[in-house]
Amino acid sequence: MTDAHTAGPFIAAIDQGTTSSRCIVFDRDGRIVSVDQKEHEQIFPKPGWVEHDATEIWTNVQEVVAGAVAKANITRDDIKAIGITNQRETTVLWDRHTGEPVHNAIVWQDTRTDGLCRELGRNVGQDRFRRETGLPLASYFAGPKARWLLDNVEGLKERAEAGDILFGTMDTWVIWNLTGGADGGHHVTDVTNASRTLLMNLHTMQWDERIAESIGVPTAMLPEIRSSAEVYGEIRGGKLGELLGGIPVASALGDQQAALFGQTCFAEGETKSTYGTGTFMVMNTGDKIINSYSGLLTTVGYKIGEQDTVYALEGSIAVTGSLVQWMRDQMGLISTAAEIETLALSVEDNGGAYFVPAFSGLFAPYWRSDARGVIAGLTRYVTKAHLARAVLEATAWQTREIADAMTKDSGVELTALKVDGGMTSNNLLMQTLSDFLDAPVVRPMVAETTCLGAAYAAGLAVGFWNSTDDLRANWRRAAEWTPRMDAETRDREYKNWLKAVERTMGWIDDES
Ligand SMILES: Nc1ncnc2c1ncn2[C@@H]1O[C@H](COP(=O)(O)OP(=O)(O)O)[C@@H](O)[C@H]1O
Ligand SMILES: O=P(O)(O)OC[C@H](O)CO
Repeated sequence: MTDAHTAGPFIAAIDQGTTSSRCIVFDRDGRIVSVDQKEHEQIFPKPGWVEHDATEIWTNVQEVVAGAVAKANITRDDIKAIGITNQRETTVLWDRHTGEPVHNAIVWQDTRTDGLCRELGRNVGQDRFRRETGLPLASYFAGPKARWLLDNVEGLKERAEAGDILFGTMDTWVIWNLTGGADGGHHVTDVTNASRTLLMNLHTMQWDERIAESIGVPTAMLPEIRSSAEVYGEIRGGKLGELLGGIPVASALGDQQAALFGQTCFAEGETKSTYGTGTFMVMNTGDKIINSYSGLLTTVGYKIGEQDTVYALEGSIAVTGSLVQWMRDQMGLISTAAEIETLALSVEDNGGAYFVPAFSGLFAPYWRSDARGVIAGLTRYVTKAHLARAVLEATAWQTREIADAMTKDSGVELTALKVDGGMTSNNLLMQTLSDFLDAPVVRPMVAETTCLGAAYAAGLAVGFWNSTDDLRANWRRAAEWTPRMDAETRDREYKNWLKAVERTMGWIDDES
């Protein structure tokens, strides 16, 4: 990937994602110089449970950083800073003296804390969590996952109370290890990641002692909350210390907020949607904390150093790209993710079938943990090709529901949607999305907006770029899709989709 015309210096970014970790080196124009990537194991111990081995992830992170640097054929002096972006909410607890995780990390999709959340809702009330943290009480977020670990790993509560255990989302885990680990690593997180824990007060931007107490998480184990773009420490210790010691670790952003930044959505109302394992639409709401009445999350967009916090509204969809993986790996109906498009194009429409992939319940705008997946409208006529269409349409309809909620909450009409992520290479999906939204869909030249956003924030922190205006100049359109569907068809299909969604609800009861 090395571009012979690209001259240094450079910024590197690590994206610790749900399915893989990657490192990308960027030049000053925001162009990719090199990429290295490695997948990690997805561990499914029980239905609804998803875990990652945090030690495997840290090993992979070190390998991909070394790999990207080697591919770019550069040295430590060419890299001015490194930024971090990460799958959000995934929670790991580890021993501060040995650096050993006490259990596998519990992944954001994991539903094991549903019962705990219901109990907290009954005892403390939903409203208080929404008001202080911007989030509904749901198994998606990190705080209840930490509580589950404290309750279920023998002796852990006592060790945590004695101050021997550290909590982290994946940004925290990676930064602590990068900056020295048990030998003085920095235990920090940024405001965007902290805003996904159910433990941070959105108004003070600090841990909320009372909420932490009600969830049952001792604040002594929580990292210091910092901005998204500042120097947290330097690479130190281990193999990476030898190779890249001294490079400032200068940004941390949850991956969806990083994509917002990488898409240069710096103005209030600008919106992006990222299509990966799940899909996440995020709107910049400037200095306004907008309370959602339509099932969206109120969250932090980013905070650059000492500058004011920028807030955001988010619509999170748990299952989109992972439904394509499911068709491939569990059903064997396709052999590669890209084949879903070929199969779907072999028929004109969905043949009357609608697929609502409520595998982890339904996230936005419903937040129903009692929902489970449904394929509705089946007849003898339906083939696997119709199902392939229904799979792609599921992603597009879920986006439409979020877009409607955003317009209701913010009063801003969606005039165009900036997209990125692995699924955006699917042209049929992008056209369907534009049809269902009745709005243009645009994809930038650098589709790796997540890493780019982390690189931009790190570059701003060390003065590699001076301002967000420098960054805007790097955004270039690569592709655009415009609506082709007539309003009558769209409305009819949307009604059918909503009927199918209703059929997912109430499948899980308290006993199950
Ligand atoms: N051509 C395609 N059509 C539909 N889905 C795709 C296609 N290519 C990749 N995907 C899906 O996109 C996801 C990978 O995208 P990526 O942005 O790398 O995800 P993540 O960052 O969540 O790991 C996978 O779930 C895969 O099934
Ligand atoms: O790693 P991704 O791209 O699947 O993103 C996961 C999200 O951050 C979960 O909130």
